[in-house]
Amino acid sequence: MGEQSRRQAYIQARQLEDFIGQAPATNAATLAVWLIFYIGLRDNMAAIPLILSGLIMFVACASRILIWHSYQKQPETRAAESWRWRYTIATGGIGVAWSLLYFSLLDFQDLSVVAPVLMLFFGIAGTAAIALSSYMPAFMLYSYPQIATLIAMILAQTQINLSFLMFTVLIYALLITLYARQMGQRNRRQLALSADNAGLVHELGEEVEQREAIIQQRTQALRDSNLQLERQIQHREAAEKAVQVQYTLLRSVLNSTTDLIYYKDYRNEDGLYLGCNQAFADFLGRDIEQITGKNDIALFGQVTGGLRRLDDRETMANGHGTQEAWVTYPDGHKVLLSTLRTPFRDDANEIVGVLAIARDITEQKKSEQTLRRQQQALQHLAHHDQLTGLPNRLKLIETVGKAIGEAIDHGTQLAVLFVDLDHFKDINDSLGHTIGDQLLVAISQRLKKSVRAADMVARLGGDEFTVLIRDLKDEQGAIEVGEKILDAFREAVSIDSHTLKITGSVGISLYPRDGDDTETLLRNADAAMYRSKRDGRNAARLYAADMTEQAMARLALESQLHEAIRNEEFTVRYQPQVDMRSGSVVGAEALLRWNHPMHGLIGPDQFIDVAEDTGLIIDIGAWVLEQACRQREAWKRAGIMQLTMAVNISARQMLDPRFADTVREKVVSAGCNPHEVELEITEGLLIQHPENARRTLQTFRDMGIQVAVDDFGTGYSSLAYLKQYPISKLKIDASFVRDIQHDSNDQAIASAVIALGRSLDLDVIAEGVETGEQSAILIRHGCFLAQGYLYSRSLDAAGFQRFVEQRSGAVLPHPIA
Ligand SMILES: Nc1nc2c(ncn2[C@@H]2O[C@@H]3COP(=O)(O)O[C@H]4[C@@H](O)[C@H](n5cnc6c(=O)[nH]c(N)nc65)O[C@@H]4COP(=O)(O)O[C@H]3[C@H]2O)c(=O)[nH]1
Repeated sequence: MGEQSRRQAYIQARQLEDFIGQAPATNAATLAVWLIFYIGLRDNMAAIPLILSGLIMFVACASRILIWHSYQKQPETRAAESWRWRYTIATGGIGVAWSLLYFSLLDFQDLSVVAPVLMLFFGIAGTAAIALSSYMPAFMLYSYPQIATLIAMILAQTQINLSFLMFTVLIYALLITLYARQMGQRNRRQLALSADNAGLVHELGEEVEQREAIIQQRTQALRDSNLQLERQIQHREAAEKAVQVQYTLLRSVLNSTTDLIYYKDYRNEDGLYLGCNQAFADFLGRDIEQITGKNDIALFGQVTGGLRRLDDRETMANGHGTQEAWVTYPDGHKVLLSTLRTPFRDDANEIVGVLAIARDITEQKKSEQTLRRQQQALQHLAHHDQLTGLPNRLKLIETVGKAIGEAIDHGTQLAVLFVDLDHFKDINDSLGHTIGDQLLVAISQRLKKSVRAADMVARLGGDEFTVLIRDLKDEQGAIEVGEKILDAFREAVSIDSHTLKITGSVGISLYPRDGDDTETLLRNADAAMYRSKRDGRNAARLYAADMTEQAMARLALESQLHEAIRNEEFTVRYQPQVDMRSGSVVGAEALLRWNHPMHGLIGPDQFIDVAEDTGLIIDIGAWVLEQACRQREAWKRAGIMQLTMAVNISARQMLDPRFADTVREKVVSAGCNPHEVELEITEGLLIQHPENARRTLQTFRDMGIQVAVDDFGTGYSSLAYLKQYPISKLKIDASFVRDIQHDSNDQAIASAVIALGRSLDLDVIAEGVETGEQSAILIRHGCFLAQGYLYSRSLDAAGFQRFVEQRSGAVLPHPIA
């Protein structure tokens, strides 16, 4: 709604309100006046107009009251124009009722009537001019019928001249009409003013409301922004707190490290220290505050400071870099610092400074050096033999590989010499490992001396050495080196109180003739070394193709021997020992046989060497002794009483520290008389291991067991050493017996042995007696005991028993001892 129409509506509403709102008062006054007037003039009134006037008055007043009542009850319809004209009609009805009341007057020529009527008219018309001025049609409908009636009644009466009254009425009517109009206009103006005021108040109200709304909005916005501000402040405070915590942490981290940390600002030329940790401050002997904000020239002077600045500039130009330098602390101690310099950037990613972390690496350097030395030592250890300091197998393999490469490049030859000490195990077993080790060291030094510096001597382990000869001219050169090595052994080695004589067996393989890789060369040299062992040791042999087969066969034999022990494939045969004068059997020599599942019966010469080398002879020998002792007891039960059971003992067995116990156990467990047991040892054992042999032989003597020296005469037998040992018998080796009838030397040796035995009060027995002639010569020289094919080959137990029984004279009624 526009402002104008809203204003108009307001005025109309207020006019209607004033117009209808006066109904109760004006009606009451109208009815009261009508009654008073009736009461006062009823005698002069005509009945019909009076009744009509009363009825119309009553209806009109009632209508106005009803209209007013409805108007009050329906505020929503108050603006409707219908109220106005309905109330106007009712008001017009009252005007008509008044007119009828005037018309009912009979004596209108009587002034006592006319006067009150006019007074009444002037009164109610004047009141109407005020009460109905807001709506002129109502005023006119109310007043003009009365005016017209009065003028008509004035004009109608003829008795007195009342024309002045008519004019009076007319003038009054004009005046109150004007007055009503004026009142109406004034009223409208006031209402308009009031409407304007109301509009202004309304606008003001709206303005105030708007302002209040704005103020509320602003207040709310202010509150929100305050809240936001508060939150921001809280966040900022929390962030600042977090930053502070971080800063404190960072500072504590920086200060907890022993590394020197500092950072400089190069946004200007100075390179001022932005900060540093306590370690750096301690290094400078200052407080952190004394460093921060200063530059290197201020802290270190023109020269050092200038150099540091140059370093920083280089870092900023080229990125991070590390430097190592010795520096001195204020207290004078020197350390090696490793300094890592890194450029750092600002928010715009511009390099603005340098961060440096310096670490004391003095100890680290030392431990690196120690580690390097340890690694070198380990490297040395990994490639060298600890005992002799010689290169070990690993180093040898590497070196031979390289040497082969060089030989290929230069078209030269190589030689690999495999050196194995003969009977070294015996020395180790008898004299102990300490002596054995010292011997190995001594031999290793001799081996090194026997070759050129460019050649290599390596120890493969145990008593095995390998020599690598480079730039070999020909095969002869290798043989010469082999000979030199054998020469190195010739002189006895003195260790503590022992004088040890040892020999070596050498096998030689040549590159490229015998192999073109390390493994083949080593394997073939090993095979050649075995050949020299088999050929009697203390020799050097060049590799030949058949040696590989032999070495393989030897390996196969070794594994078969293990199996033979497990499968009990061994058996013992017995060769009778007889008194050549009577032919009676005085003893038996137990001889080992291998009943091979495929090759049949195999003699000991085929496998004893391998059994000795591998140590299997210890178990096999113990088994033979056990069998022999049991057999001796079995024969005793069969009536063969006087008989010595001879059992061969190898050097390896003798040097076994448990051997004496083994012998005791086997003899005792078989229930055998120790005096009837004879152990045959070789002459070589007595020469090579005199100490050990003496100790063990004394033990046997104490037990009552007899000892015979086998193969006597083949070694360096001497009266001197024989006297030292508790032995009871010498066996003349078959090699002297074989040609005794033809060879005067053999006869002389045999005769000397017999004489020696006699002088030392030892029994002497000849072995390998095959002919009567040999027997006769031996008897003539004073040797009466013998064994040989002349009397019997080796027999199984039953055969032996039969052999003895056939020679009844051999069964003697009482034992020898
Ligand atoms: N040509 C010829 N030979 C004769 C004659 N009379 C006996 N023989 C052989 O000479 C060897 C005598 O044994 P040895 O000298 O102790 O020599 C033995 C001995 O050193 C060793 N041996 C045998 N059995 C054992 C044993 O149980 N333990 C040990 N450690 N060695 C044993 O094997 C070697 C050889 O034993 P065998 O082959 O049984 O050979 C035996 C025997 O059969 C003869 O008139 N003419």
